[in-house]
This record gives sequence, C-alpha cells and structure tokens, in this order.
Amino acid sequence: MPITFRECTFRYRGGDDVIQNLDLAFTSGATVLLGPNGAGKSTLLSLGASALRPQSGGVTFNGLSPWNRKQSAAYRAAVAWLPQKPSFLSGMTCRQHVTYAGWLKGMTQRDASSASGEALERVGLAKQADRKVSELSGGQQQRVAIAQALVHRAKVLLLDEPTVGLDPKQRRSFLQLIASLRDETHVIVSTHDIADISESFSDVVVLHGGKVLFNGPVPSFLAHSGTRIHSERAAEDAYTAVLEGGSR
Ligand SMILES: Nc1ncnc2c1ncn2[C@@H]1O[C@H](COP(=O)(O)OP(=O)(O)OP(=O)(O)O)[C@@H](O)[C@H]1O
Repeated sequence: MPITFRECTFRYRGGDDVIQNLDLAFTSGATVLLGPNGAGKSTLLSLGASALRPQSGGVTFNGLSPWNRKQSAAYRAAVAWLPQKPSFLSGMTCRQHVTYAGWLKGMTQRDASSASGEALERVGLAKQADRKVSELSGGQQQRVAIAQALVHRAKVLLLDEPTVGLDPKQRRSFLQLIASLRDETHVIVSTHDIADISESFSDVVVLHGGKVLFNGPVPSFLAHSGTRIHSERAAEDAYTAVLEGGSR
C-alpha cells in the first residue's frame, strides 16, 4: 500500500484546520500534487514526511505509522522528503552529503559511503561528487537532494516544488529524472507548473482548502478539459475546471 492519509486533520498553532478530515490514498508511480497557494500542499507533504504530526487521524506507508514507536524507523527509512527550501551543510561535498543522508537513515557509514557514488551517478552528478554543494547551481543542488533519497533506496519521494527557480532546460531534465525513477520509487511532486505534466506523471491529485478535489490518472484528469484534451492547454483547462467544479 502506498502512502495513505486517513481522517487526517492538521492545524498550525492557534489557526484553523489546514488539512480537514482528509482521506487520501496515493497510487504508485509518479503523482503530481496541484492546488492554489495555501491549498495545503506543503503541509500535506510535511505530514507525509512526519515533519508535522496531525492532531487527529494519521498517515501510513505499507501499514507503517511514523508515530508508532516500533514502526517509526522503518517508516522514516522508506520515506524521503525534499522540502521547499532544502538546506545543505556548508563546506560539505556532494559525496559527503549523500553519505551523511544514508547514515541518518540507518545505513552504516561504510555502506552509505559506497552507495553514494552510484546515487550521484543516477542523478547525473558523478563528475561533481567531490565539489562542495554550495558551489553548484540550484538545479544541481536539487539533484543532490534526490541522490540523498536514492542512497538509502527510499520507497517514497516527497518533493515540494522542486522545479522552482530552475531554467526551462534544467526543469526539463529534472522532470526526466523523476520519470526515470517512477518504476522503482513512488514520487509525489507538488508544483504550480502544470503545462507538461502528462510527460512525467501517471497520476494527479488536486488539493483545495485542505480537501481533495481530484485524485486519479492523468488521462481522467485531462478529460476535465472537455474537447481540448489534446491541446497544449489541456492540463491548464482541466485544472481550472476541477477547481471551479470543486468550489461550486
Ligand atoms: N508554519 C505555519 N504557521 C502557520 N500557518 C501556516 C504555516 N505554514 C503554512 N501555514 C498556513 O497553512 C495554509 C496551507 O499552507 P501550505 O504552505 O501548506 O499551502 P501550499 O498549498 O503549499 O501553498 P503554496 O502553493 O503557496 O506553497 C496556509 O493558509 C498557510 O498560511
């Protein structure tokens, strides 16, 4: 079973519910998470990453709960999270970062170190392995963050707006990387860039006001665009139609 939210409710201290009694089961493959500003996308991914704890209900992966003492280590080893603003430790090289991430997820230093080279190669950074992360471009830093998840063979990758700030070429190659991972890893990506989602993603979830307005395969989502399914604007039209339908 992929990542599943059950009757999940979350509010920040002193605020209203941001996620309201949410039932949502992601499907395997690559899912794009859409929704307007403030819809709750980052909050949902933070709950999935167990960086936030719901006030009621819960989240599980393969039946494991991050809040169960006996299951939390297995949950955290299975789920990797790339927050909107990933932070890197100054002075560390790509290889050191990736090794450290593996160690944090329970690998021995030796295993993490030997797996780091392959992880960096998978994301196209073999040549930069011994350069400091702080010296890399934004797109390359996003790749280091993906390598940190690959090193311990995470089963789920939660990526919060990973393409923000990337130029069109970097964005395209990043989306290709995600598409190449989706057979072995379940990838969930929040984004506001919806134009070319059908190339990289198998499924779409649309969130609005902390509620799910749509959850299904890309073709069913695009069908909401009506007659324009094959047009370049199909995804945008479908998104607008889903939001308008949901707020009626
Ligand atoms: N640390 C916080 N403390 C209080 N409220 C917060 C905090 N983080 C987010 N919120 C509120 O929770 C709601 C959902 O925010 P969230 O960042 O999850 O939305 P989002 O869909 O990711 O938005 P965006 O697309 O703008 O990144 C918003 O109303 C936001 O103001």
